Amino acid sequence: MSKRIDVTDLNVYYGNFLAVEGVNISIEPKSVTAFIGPSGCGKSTFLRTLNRMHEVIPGARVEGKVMLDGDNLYGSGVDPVTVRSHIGMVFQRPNPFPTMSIRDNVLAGIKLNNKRISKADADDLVESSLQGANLWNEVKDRLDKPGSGLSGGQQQRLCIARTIAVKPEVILMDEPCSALDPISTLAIEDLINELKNDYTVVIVTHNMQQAARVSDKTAFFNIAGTGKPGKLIEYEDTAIIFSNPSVKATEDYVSGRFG
Ligand SMILES: Nc1ncnc2c1ncn2[C@@H]1O[C@H](COP(=O)(O)OP(=O)(O)OP(=O)(O)O)[C@@H](O)[C@H]1O
Repeated sequence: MSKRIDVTDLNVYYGNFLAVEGVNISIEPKSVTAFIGPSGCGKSTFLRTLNRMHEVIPGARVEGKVMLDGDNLYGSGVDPVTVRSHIGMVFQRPNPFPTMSIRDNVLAGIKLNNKRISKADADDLVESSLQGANLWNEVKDRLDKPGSGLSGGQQQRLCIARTIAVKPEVILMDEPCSALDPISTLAIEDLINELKNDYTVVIVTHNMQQAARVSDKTAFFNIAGTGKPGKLIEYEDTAIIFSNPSVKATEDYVSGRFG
């Protein structure tokens, strides 16, 4: 289920603007990797290139290679919709389809991929996905109610259930807790810890305590100034990044001296 990601010499452009330059990184399966760094250093931009989500932005393009267990995501003939079914994404604001039932929200990705599924298999998938997102017990008696009736934290777990239902190998999360209260944040962090048993998880976070709590490895990105490209500065075990980083800029950032 879980796969490794190898990125080589990746540049990301918005039109002529080079937003992220020269990223080389290998992300292990069954691990959680955090991307941290000051605003505008390209964390979200880079994250989106890992499942070709940047392609929905006109003019956004990449140079370089992203391999999923040795398969080039940008190879000719590779369909970005298929890529996104292998590499799911959870966004900053929970975005369930508001008028759709909880059940149909979980199944939305499957339907998008035109998969035919029997009622019994759909019921099983809804239950296992909601279990996997630690939401089943809270919603099992109201599966036919709209997703918008849930709390923010529950909605975010519903979005995670929708991502899991497609059976991805990788889950990308772009600041998944930034719109949530502390209790819901802890629920998502617990869930991230469980998700790594089955998936490769990559999370962008502004919260350094969160990076320290949930991730095995941390990638620190930085930017030399406005208009300059973001770069990956240091990538190491999270414990090392937070206690004994090699680069001064990393140390300054994690100790709160800038950003
Ligand atoms: N759709 C877009 N079109 C043009 N430029 C963009 C677009 N999205 C982001 N950028 C630019 O790319 C650079 C990197 O932005 P990005 O949002 O990836 O940074 P970030 O590190 O995720 O920031 P934050 O922590 O504030 O979310 C910034 O200079 C930003 O202005």
